Amino acid sequence: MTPAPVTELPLLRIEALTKRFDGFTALDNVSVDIKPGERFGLIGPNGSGKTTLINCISGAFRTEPSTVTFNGEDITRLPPHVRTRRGIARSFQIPRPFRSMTVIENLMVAVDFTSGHLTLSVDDHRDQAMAILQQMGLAAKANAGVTGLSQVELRKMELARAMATRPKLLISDEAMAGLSGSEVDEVLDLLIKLAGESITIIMIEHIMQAVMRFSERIMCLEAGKIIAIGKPSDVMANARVQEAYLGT
Ligand SMILES: Nc1ncnc2c1ncn2[C@@H]1O[C@H](COP(=O)(O)OP(=O)(O)OP(=O)(O)O)[C@@H](O)[C@H]1O
Repeated sequence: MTPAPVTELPLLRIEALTKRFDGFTALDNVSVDIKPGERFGLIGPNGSGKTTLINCISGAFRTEPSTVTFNGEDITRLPPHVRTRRGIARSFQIPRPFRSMTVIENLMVAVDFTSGHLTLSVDDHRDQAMAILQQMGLAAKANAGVTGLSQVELRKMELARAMATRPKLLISDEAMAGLSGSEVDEVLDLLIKLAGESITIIMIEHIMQAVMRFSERIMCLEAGKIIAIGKPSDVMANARVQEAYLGT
């Protein structure tokens, strides 16, 4: 007997998402499925709706009547902190660490946030935070103050803070902006390593080489609409993408 085809449920499903600010439509009927473990690139010119889409996924913006389903659960009405506990984490374009704390203390706060009903000791918090710092190549900076970090270390710490919430889905919002070529490669290698450890990643990035190298699929938005989605080479070859995004 021929076995039934395996149907892989999406980790994230967005259905008919429209987001308006007063009369202005920032997202227009966007639907997309993201598979578990997928490396997904989100591109589009300035103002095309990328950050708005992330805010709708993370819960910062309400999205009704459209639905957002995560890991099989309708999370449309869940507030951001509950979505984080369900496994959605985002890093911010401009890192927002607690500046008076050390690197490891910043991570311990994030560990504490998602430890839920578990009563963890300070040592448990520290051990979990240190494990994340090791994973992110930042262990040597554990006891450093945040203000002494370089730009690339700050970006890695921002990603580490997101990772400390033990996400299934990590949304990386322009983690490489303003970094040098070799620093971009460092952060990219880190994100690829995390994806290899079964984290699903949505990467928003203007650095095209980085998105191309990272992504298994790319979606391009323009004026709140999906104008292309598919393999990176196909999306980049798309005439509308070239016109809208690359200005050619
Ligand atoms: N809270 C808000 N209130 C009103 N308009 C908003 C709000 N947030 C975003 N917009 C508008 O929605 C549109 C999409 O913005 P968004 O920030 O999602 O674009 P983006 O693709 O992330 O741009 P960028 O690449 O510059 O970060 C823009 O025209 C923006 O001005």
